[in-house]
Amino acid sequence: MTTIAVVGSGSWGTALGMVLADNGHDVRMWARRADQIEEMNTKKTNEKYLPEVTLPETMSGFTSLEEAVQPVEVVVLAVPVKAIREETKKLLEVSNRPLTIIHVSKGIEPGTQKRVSEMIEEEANGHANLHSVVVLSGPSHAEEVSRRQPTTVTVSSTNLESAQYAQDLFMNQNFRVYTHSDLVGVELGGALKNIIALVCGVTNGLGYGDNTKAAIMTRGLAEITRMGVKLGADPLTFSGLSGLGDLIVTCTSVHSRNFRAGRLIGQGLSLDDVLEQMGMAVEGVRTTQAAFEMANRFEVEMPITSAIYHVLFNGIKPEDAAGELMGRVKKHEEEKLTD
Ligand SMILES: NC(=O)C1=CN([C@@H]2O[C@H](COP(=O)(O)OP(=O)(O)OC[C@H]3O[C@@H](n4cnc5c(N)ncnc54)[C@H](O)[C@@H]3O)[C@@H](O)[C@H]2O)C=CC1
Ligand SMILES: O=C(CO)COP(=O)(O)O
Repeated sequence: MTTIAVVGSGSWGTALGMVLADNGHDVRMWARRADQIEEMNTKKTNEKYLPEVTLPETMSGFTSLEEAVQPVEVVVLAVPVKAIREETKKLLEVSNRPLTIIHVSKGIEPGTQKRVSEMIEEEANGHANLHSVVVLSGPSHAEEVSRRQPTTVTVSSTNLESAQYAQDLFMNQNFRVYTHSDLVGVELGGALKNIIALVCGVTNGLGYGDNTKAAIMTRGLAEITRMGVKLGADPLTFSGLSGLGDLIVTCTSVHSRNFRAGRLIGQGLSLDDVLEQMGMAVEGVRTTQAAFEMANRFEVEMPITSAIYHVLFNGIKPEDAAGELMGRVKKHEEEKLTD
């Protein structure tokens, strides 16, 4: 039995806390809202984020980060990417032990174009309390994980032992965990697929069908792979759970927030109205901005990312963006990925 803190009690943090509790671990959930923690402790529910799910008895909630984190050496960091730096800093301040941070967030930071593990390392800045950083990623909607439906994910770290440690903590009969050595590829796949899911949602909102969705998913995977290879990832990683696997689930599931947000945009709602209506993390929006910057910086062709960027931030109509994508100059499908 290991004592583990989960920082962030939204849908994903709560579902992963349940997996850990099912495995016999003592799970200490942290959230900012006192009423949410009260509900988790007394009613054993988290209705806003995981309706109709009962939390295990061995999961307890804390509003004090210090109290949640003090006894632990491993933390699951489950906040939106925009909160990663702030929470990492606070976490390392209140902890007095060397921490293994298992992050589960999928996105890239606009402005810096950093992956989440890079943001954590940067905030730690050689802090003695950071032992290692692991990413957990793959096709895994919280709604299904919390109902103990068979799910597979990947963990990766520059420290293989830490990845194996995370694998042992999470692995059970319903939650199968693979290790992977390509940290860059695993993080990029999880982040960039959110952009493609947004676009699939937009095409759905425009009334287009499965041909269009398959086209966006396939050509989306091509541009994710192109960027990944440019940044040193193994192209094969993008055919794995954190690449193709997560792309499939996010572009086709009713649970996907990115898909649903995209659909509303395709139906003509403004980005602000969509984000207000969603009320949950829609990571693909900020990651579109970051990926657009990366495409320019590294001179990587990412036409789908560019199209959704102009829809989200430059007022281009979705149907006009679709027309532009279809009207691009003719191409050969196969391409050489290495320079
Ligand atoms: N929901 C899912 O099925 C999955 C989500 N993820 C990733 O997990 C990450 C978190 O997503 P969800 O849990 O789904 O989001 P959510 O919207 O359900 O919950 C986010 C939680 O973070 C808290 N939060 C927001 N800003 C914060 C801040 N500045 N400081 C501290 N806490 C803050 C919110 O109060 C909320 O409790 C995202 O990067 C997402 O891509 C990954 C796999 C599956
Ligand atoms: O990453 C996810 C599933 O693997 C969750 O996707 P959404 O954030 O679009 O709901």
